[in-house]
Amino acid sequence: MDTTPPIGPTELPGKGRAIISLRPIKGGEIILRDTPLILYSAQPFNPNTPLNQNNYCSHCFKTISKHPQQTQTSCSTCGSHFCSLNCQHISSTSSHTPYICQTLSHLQHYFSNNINVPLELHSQARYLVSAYNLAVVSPEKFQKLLSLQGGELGCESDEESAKFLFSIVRPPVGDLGFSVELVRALLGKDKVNAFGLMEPFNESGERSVRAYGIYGTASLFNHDCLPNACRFDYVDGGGGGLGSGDNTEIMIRMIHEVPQGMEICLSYFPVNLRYSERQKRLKDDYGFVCECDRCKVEVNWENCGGTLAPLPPSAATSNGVMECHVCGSFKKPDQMGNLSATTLKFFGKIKGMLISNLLTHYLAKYN
Ligand SMILES: C[S@@+](CC[C@H](N)C(=O)[O-])C[C@H]1O[C@@H](n2cnc3c(N)ncnc32)[C@H](O)[C@@H]1O
Repeated sequence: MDTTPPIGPTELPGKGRAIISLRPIKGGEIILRDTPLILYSAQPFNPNTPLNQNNYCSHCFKTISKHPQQTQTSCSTCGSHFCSLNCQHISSTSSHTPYICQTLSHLQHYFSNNINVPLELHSQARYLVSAYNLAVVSPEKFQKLLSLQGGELGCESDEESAKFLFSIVRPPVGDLGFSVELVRALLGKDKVNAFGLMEPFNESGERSVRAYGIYGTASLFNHDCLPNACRFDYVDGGGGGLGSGDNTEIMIRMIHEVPQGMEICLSYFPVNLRYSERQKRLKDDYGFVCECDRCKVEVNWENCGGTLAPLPPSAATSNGVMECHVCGSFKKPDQMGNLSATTLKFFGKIKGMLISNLLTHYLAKYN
């Protein structure tokens, strides 16, 4: 029997760290089960919903109402619920330390009195409390969090968020070296690496995030718009027994078989997004231009539903100009994926001209 682990880390040019297959892997094979370095609720601080009104366990995020046989319990200080005495006991030295309890209570009060603060800052505040706490309860895991990608390329709004959050989230006592710069770096780790543990679909077919988690090994998977693996979670025991029973564990499974030495990638968002939406999200949120095989094909897909194809080889003067097979628009190589509406209209109008006339016209106008 082959005892080689299925995957291992490597470095790839232009991508940083990556995960590759160490042996052939079959479709459906589980290549990773990972537990979170850090986990925090996605619920905003709501003035009408006290901190203790969650219907899930503050430690393991299991829905409490679905497990009435469990011995529910609450924190006597802030009222946070736990599905069992065991969860409450474990949380007192991990996810619900006295620091977390007091700081979340303070933030609940703050956000109730400042109702115009954008919701995104609520979850970032929760994350920051958990990250500060991690630095105290598990310096090793905190270092691992800091070693993850993210926070290198901040924009102005990231700087503003970091300043604001640094001013409202009280760090634990002791000289732990927290600063606005460190807060900004921490927020970057969250932006690039957090996975959402999802609520079930509601009656309107929508689902929201129950909690966000950052997973040390799963964070090393790069993105591909045509992924060969995907991530599952089995919150509240979903998955027909495929989960391990650990409510916050995630599982990465292969979509199809791969040979040894292939990069294993996930899609960082639903796979049905269009090319331009995917590129925008990857640039804005993850700081890179995707050059995967799917993007190389779809860069030539047009909004009209057509695709760009090169001109016949005989049109030697074409200089790489492409033509859309539906709307008849033309593009030069430097315009791929970036054609303005005016240019489209212009090419729409001149569709039907003889190709040689058209090219002369085009190149004269746009060269
Ligand atoms: C979750 S991390 C993945 C691991 C990361 N490569 C590392 O070195 O730790 C996400 C970051 O990896 C890089 N990345 C992911 N997929 C990529 C891709 N297809 N091309 C280039 N960079 C990519 C980007 O910097 C992105 O922000």
